[in-house]
Amino acid sequence: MPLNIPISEVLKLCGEPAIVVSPQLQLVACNNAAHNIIGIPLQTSADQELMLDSVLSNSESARSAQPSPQTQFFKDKKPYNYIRHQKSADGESIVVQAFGKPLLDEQGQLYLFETMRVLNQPNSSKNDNRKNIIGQSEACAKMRERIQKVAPTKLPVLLYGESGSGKEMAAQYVHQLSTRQNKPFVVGDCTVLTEALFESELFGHEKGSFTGSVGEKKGLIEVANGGTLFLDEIGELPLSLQAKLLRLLENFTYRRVGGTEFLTADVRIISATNRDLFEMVKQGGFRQDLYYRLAVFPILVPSLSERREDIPLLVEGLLEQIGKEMGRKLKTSEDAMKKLCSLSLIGNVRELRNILQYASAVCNDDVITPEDLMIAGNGLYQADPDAGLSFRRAEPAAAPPVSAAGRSVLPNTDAEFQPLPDDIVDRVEMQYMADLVKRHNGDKSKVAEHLGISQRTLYRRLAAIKQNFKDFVIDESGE
Ligand SMILES: Nc1ncnc2c1ncn2[C@@H]1O[C@H](COP(=O)(O)OP(=O)(O)OP(=O)(O)O)[C@@H](O)[C@H]1O
Repeated sequence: MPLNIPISEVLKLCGEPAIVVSPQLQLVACNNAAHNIIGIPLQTSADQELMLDSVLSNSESARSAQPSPQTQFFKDKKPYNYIRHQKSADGESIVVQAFGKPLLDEQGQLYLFETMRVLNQPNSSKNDNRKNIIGQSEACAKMRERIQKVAPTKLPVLLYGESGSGKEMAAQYVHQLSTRQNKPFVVGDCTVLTEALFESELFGHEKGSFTGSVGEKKGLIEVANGGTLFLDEIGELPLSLQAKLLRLLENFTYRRVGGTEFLTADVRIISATNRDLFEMVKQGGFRQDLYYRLAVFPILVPSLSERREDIPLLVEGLLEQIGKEMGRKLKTSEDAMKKLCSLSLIGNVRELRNILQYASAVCNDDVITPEDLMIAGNGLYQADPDAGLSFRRAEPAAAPPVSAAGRSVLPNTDAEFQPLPDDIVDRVEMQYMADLVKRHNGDKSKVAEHLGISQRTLYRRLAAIKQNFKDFVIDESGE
């Protein structure tokens, strides 16, 4: 049985604007980023009945006669990715790309978890969600130099590097330094775009062009018009779709699905991969002609292990960003910084950010101490018993890693479901368990009762936490 983890905790740890919506299309919760940037009202107890429609009242989809993507989601339970125009917290017109995914609560009740990204950059400083590339190492300087060189041109760029190393961030930097900076930056994730839907997602479709296509729809290319289209995980694009993308890159004209008219695409294509595309070409998994079109200007995004000297700057910079989202001034103690710098391999910047995000949620007085750092691991990090404070990344497991304490978010029972990152879920669960043990003065029978699980299950889960998070101490002596 999944644990009772408050959804608000999951939201707090999500850096992007995010909301949770019930099957009745009521707004259940939102995080600070959604409030500050998009203007989603923060929940108060009197707002129990706040309907999504009223929250998005000024968006296109709310006014349209078609079922909204959110309504559709509760019918087919499929993740979605669409673009809507709405007003920001400051009343400015913004273009928002929304990503919907399933989320289950402790009773197995389905909710919608929607994250949002602002595609245009209105003038307001509040809406300025640009982030700077942090780092002064040689590897980072080399990347920055290549980005600065290529940005003013219209050349396609291929960013390659490990997962979480900062490829999307580098793509945004190219966009910001280009003459297209005030036009949209649109993300197409090739792992989310299914083969059947890819063509209509990318090129759009005319009304009634295929079963289920109710109205006409703009594709990502049209939305990105004048700006940049970032195709993430390009190595995952099936061969049949590679041919369609090649056509676009060759003549920059395309037709909507079901359309007769040729439209011109004024987009700059940036693609990214964590796979060896050239090797894929040799193995026949990626088209050579497409590879050469995309990789006109390849840029390596270095992994954190190649720029360890950047860790202190990254820690400070990331904490400043996290603190801004929460309205706090966060810092690390000297010992905590030492601990972070002494890790021999720490995954990539995403993992470092996750560690700090978690630490900021549990630390006292805005100062992160070594005890707040959850580093050992659950499939993302593994303690290296021979190396003291040194950790290495786990090899991808054949089966999904077993979480420390069950699962509050259970999308993995259905192949269509996209889970939240495991490390965030596991850390929230672990901290929640520890807080409960402390709150009940170590009385396990009360904790088990609170969670609605047997004491045997509780003992098993606590043992799993001890096993998976070796650094983490559960205080059983009470408050
Ligand atoms: N140099 C950097 N300075 C500041 N933040 C960074 C840097 N590099 C990465 N980040 C942060 O790390 C996180 C992961 O970065 P990003 O999503 O760009 O990685 P990615 O390589 O595109 O990942 P994936 O391969 O999974 O798509 C983001 O929160 C990003 O803001």
